Amino acid sequence: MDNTLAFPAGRPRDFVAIGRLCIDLNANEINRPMEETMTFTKYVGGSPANICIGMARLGHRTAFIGKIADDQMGRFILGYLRDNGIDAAGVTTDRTGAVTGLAFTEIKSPEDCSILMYRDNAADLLLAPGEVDEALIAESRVLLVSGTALAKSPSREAVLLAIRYARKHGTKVVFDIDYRPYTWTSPEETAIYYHLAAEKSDIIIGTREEFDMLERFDGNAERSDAVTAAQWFGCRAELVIIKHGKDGSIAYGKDGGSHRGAIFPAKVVKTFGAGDSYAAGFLHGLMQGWSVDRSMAYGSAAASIVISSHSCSDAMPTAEQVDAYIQASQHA
Ligand SMILES: Nc1ncnc2c1ncn2[C@@H]1O[C@H](COP(=O)(O)OP(=O)(O)OP(=O)(O)O)[C@@H](O)[C@H]1O
Ligand SMILES: O=C(O)C[C@@H](O)[C@H](O)C(=O)CO
Repeated sequence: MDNTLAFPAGRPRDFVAIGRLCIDLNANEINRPMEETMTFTKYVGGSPANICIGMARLGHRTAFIGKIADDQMGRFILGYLRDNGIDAAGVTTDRTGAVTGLAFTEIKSPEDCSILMYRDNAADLLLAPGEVDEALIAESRVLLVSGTALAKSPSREAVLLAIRYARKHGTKVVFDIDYRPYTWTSPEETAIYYHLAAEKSDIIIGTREEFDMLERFDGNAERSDAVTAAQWFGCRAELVIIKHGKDGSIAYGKDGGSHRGAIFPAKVVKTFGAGDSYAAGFLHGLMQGWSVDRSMAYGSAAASIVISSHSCSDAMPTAEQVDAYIQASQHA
């Protein structure tokens, strides 16, 4: 396959993400049901926030476009972004009394994890088109879009406008399908809005199940990864990545080639955060001009580090940590 991807050069910023900034409350007493969990540790959360933090840790010049609640949680998120060197000028504060989305994580076993979401009147979905800073997108090499931000207006329109700005300025669009069942009103609505974003994106990343949501009206009853990829090459996509949990991932290129990515060993604490750290590691590689296969390996190593840790955002590794992990795995 065509093994590298060209990103715009000479820009003051590498990466801007749009979508939710939330809080993860991860169970401290693990390997038991939530009913028996008494204490939780607070971390910044939300898939696009996690990916952006991952990119910052890997040395990229990053920014975020989103909306936080005017409360203690919102201020905690803002402080954490700033402490990680993420430009938060594009993060606005809600003034309507909306709240910060919460994700309580249940860790029953390393293989059996789930998330209990509190997202009624969540501030992140109130991001309005007028709050999307065109200049931030114009000066970035990549715009990462989280599919969950398409679930509701006005955030939905804000994301579609952000994609439009990216197209106008030649900023690469990475669409992370990021399907969360809450907030959407029907599978049909999900598929329609996912389509609107996917057909305008250069790189599309999702799990098999997420592509199934996107392809609701498109046939592919056999759930073939190759059929999925071919569909998006008819639009703008140059690269389609389909993730398969502990069975690794597969990348398809527009030239018809594909590459299967293996996993790295992990002492799994919980599996959530795998996809976000994989995305950060993978995009880091691609943006360095590395081959797709080397970038996939880097993403897999980053994922193994995060799933071996308690948090998602706070465990996002630096380049030195990923390099050391890859080296140690080669000598194991
Ligand atoms: N049990 C595991 N052991 C090692 N690596 C894993 C494991 N699970 C996932 N990974 C790595 O993480 C990548 C992404 O995982 P996955 O397909 O579960 O994404 P996801 O469903 O988006 O993750 P999340 O649970 O964060 O939503 C995989 O391609 C693989 O490299
Ligand atoms: O994406 C979310 O809203 C929650 C995440 O921060 C969470 O920890 C997770 O599921 C990561 O995949």
